[in-house]
Amino acid sequence: MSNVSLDLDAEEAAFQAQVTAIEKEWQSPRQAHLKRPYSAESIAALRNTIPITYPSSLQGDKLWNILKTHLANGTCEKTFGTTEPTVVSQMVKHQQTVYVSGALCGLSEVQHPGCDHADYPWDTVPKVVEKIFKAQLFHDQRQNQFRMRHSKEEREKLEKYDFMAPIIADGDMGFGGLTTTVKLAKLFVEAGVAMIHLDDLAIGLKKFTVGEGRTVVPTSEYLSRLTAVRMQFDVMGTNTLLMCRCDTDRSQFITSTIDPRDHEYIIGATNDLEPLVEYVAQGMAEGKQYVQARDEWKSQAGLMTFDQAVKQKATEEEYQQYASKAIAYGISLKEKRRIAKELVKQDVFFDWELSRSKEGQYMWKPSVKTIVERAILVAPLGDMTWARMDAPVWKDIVEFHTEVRKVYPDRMFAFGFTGMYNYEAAGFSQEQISSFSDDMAKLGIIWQVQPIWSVAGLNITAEKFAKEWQRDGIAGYIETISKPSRAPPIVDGFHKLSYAGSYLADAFFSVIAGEKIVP
Ligand SMILES: C[C@](O)(C(=O)O)[C@H](CC(=O)O)C(=O)O
Repeated sequence: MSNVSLDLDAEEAAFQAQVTAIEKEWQSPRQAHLKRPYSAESIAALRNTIPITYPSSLQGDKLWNILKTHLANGTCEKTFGTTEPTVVSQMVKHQQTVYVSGALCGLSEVQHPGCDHADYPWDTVPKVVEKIFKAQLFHDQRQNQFRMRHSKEEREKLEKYDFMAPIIADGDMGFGGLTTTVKLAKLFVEAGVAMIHLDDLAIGLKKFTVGEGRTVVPTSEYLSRLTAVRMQFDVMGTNTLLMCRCDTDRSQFITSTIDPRDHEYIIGATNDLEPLVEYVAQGMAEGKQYVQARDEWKSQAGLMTFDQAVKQKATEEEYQQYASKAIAYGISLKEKRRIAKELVKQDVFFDWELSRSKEGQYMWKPSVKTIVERAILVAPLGDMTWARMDAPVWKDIVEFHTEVRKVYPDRMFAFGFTGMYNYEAAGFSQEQISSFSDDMAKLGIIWQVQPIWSVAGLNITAEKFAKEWQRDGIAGYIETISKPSRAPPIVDGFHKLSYAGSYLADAFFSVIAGEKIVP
């Protein structure tokens, strides 16, 4: 019944050796901060029987060292998002890491571009990571070959860059069920990523234009997603990093009420109306717009959390008693109701089913407290934490990071200067904007990213050139592009043979022909 000799002792010994090796890895300084809800035996049983290694692990270690150095120095890495290998070949001269943004991939790397709804095929971002990683390897190889065709003395005058800047990529919400998340993590590792971030958003529910931007999943689902990625990294035996991103900050909905840890923040109606969906359907049948009908209902529903509803009905003393028993992490609505019934004389009407959206989501009250709770809960599964914020509210930023650091003093944090930030509107002075990065670094926010520079940033350059080219033709091109790029320091381009890979191609020919390629 088998095509190999069945040596059960050897099989058992190999398995136990794997288990021991995994346990050792988990205790190493690189992994000691992680806590898994599964055993080394389970991971060993999920591994292949041949050893496979991945550059992703090396890149993960490299990133780890970069980040830890920043953390120790109170400094930060400032990078930006791109999907373009040419851009990467330049940014590595100033950045230590590269970011592959989902929003950018969705706009420029797919056959059907669109707004940042993370609705592109699940393998889109890993494919872009692979493209960039391979381009980095090309530049690394051609630079090495170019240097090695010179003597040791000559090499002193030649440029040398580290093109292998670790790639951090957007894993969005994992793209569906846990098996998809596992496959996504696998593809990212195979592509050469150093770190991915995974968030707690629901798939397919963003509607920015009608003010229904973000929906999160229950805490338990977020935990499972991150565990799925950690498990897959362990199965592959890589030191790839996992960033736990949390989008709960300004979210308006949650998909389910299954997890009591979320109950404190779920909003319901405190007036006994017809359900929102029925009101909206009726309104639309009468010719109203969705937003108008929805907002009419909302203004009549007395929307609030159960704790707020109790506060409204209780005396000050009753509420104090209620709060001391019922407002704590993980107390379910059922328990809250029981406590309210016991302590508050008046009936508290509250129904979170009435306010469910057309798509079935429950309404959510965002707060810094919820992101702190989620971030602390999942921290042991990941290496870094990112509280994604729709607006740069300095008070919230300080509160979030201070609270998490009370529990995890060495935590490393990330921050995205999200596209639409309006710093003036958020009350920032010019001085505060200038010191924003450094101020955040002091809070442990040591990886900072401008994710979407490549849209407006490249558009400015492209539009400027388009206009000049149309106006001045080749004469203008020679003056504004050719001449400056050929004057020292020579700009990377096709005219620079080392950059374009010409020497590398020649070296292939030479080696094939049996010629020497080193002095
Ligand atoms: C980081 C991000 O996920 C991205 O896809 O680049 C976006 C960027 C943005 O909205 O500016 C995000 O922050 O959600």
